[in-house]
Amino acid sequence: MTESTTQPRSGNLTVDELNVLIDDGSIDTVIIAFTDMQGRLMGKRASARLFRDELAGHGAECCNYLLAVDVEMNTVSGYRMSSWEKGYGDMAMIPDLGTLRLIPWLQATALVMADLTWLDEAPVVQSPREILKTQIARLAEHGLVPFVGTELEFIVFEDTYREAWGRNYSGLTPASDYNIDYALLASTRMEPLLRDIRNGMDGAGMYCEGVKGECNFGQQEIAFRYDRALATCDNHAIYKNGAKEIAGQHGQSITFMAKYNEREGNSCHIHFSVRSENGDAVLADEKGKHGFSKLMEHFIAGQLATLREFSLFLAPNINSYKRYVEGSFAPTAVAWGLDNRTCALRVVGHGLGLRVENRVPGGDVNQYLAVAALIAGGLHGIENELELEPIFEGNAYVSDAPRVPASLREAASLFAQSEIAKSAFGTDVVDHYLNNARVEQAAFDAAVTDWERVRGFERF
Ligand SMILES: NC(=O)CC[C@H](N)C(=O)O
Repeated sequence: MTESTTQPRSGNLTVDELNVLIDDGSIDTVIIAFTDMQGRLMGKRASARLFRDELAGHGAECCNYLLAVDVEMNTVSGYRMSSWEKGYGDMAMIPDLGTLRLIPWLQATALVMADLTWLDEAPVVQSPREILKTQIARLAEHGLVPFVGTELEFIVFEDTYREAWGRNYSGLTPASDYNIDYALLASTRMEPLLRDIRNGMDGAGMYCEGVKGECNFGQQEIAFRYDRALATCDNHAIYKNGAKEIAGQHGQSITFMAKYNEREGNSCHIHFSVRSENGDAVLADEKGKHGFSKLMEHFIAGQLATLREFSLFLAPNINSYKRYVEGSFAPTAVAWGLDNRTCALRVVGHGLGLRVENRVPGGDVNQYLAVAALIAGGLHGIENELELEPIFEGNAYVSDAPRVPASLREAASLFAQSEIAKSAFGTDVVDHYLNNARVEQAAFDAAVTDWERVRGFERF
């Protein structure tokens, strides 16, 4: 662990550096981006000159329905902030210039992340980035700064995205034919793609640590160094989008869906710690039980206490809940342990690096919402000085610990009843994301799936 994570790195651009690149013709396009409810990068490409002359200061407009459509961009009812009745007007994307960076895998392109505001400059409170910033500000009132690392897994296929779509995603060819956990030989086959992703992200300002094979066929995980929570979440969005773009350039496709098939799913473990404003370790205490400070005990206890009711922010889709299978390395038990991969919360590290790995999120998570939930959960524990339950030792899959919710329906119902969610996030946010869950659940309930046809076409 080094302090370098908070320093600007290669690929990060200052406005002055961007100006030089615009003048010498190396940058002609700037992407202004934000993430929608699904965690997808949305936004506009602007001419670099217009960005410099106008948009960098004033921002650009986009339709406010981008925070109120379903996955397929259908307009759906039930959102207070955006509807046909309200005329689906604009909101503003205000660039956060500290996030400006080169995008080396796209020609002559830079990217900046934006905050969403209404045209009167009030923040759009339902925006995932805003939700996270609000929780970071709450934590700052306690003199604490959150640090986060997200570990996305994905599966590589030989088919292009358009071929995969054309085949209804059936009969695709994964990039390996067997379990490739830590396997170097089989992963070499994917290395041209993986190397371009790693080097591309490095050039976009991320500290890429490495890549390893995972258990499913064609499954990989690229690791990035932890950073301040907001920086990690921005990087996560850019990486996910960029990795798909680079896969497209290789004539391949990758998926981050939580459970692509009945084998191992794609996780997005979130490593989470806090430090004091001066950068000191506050979670570790050599004299405390397990080497934990009281703050660490409250922090874990709060996350355990809220894990079930905040699951909607950790596992936002129907498919997310298919991952929680006994013996799959995806958690089913709401328990904590020291370096115990059967528990939802796995505590690892020492000193400044002492942290909680939350193993619940899948690759489909909206990282801003998940990290907001982890902060809100930790704060619940700190503010109420919650006692930490005893460590879990052994196989938590077969324990009687409370269970991770089994379905989106259960998670939405727990979230709806959560007083802690209402006071931490506010009813505008809670109602908004409950409506998203309702829309997704209704779409699934209305769908007739291939499983039902295989099950019943002849045999029923
Ligand atoms: N590296 C691992 O622990 C595997 C995690 C597993 N793929 C999951 O979905 O949770």
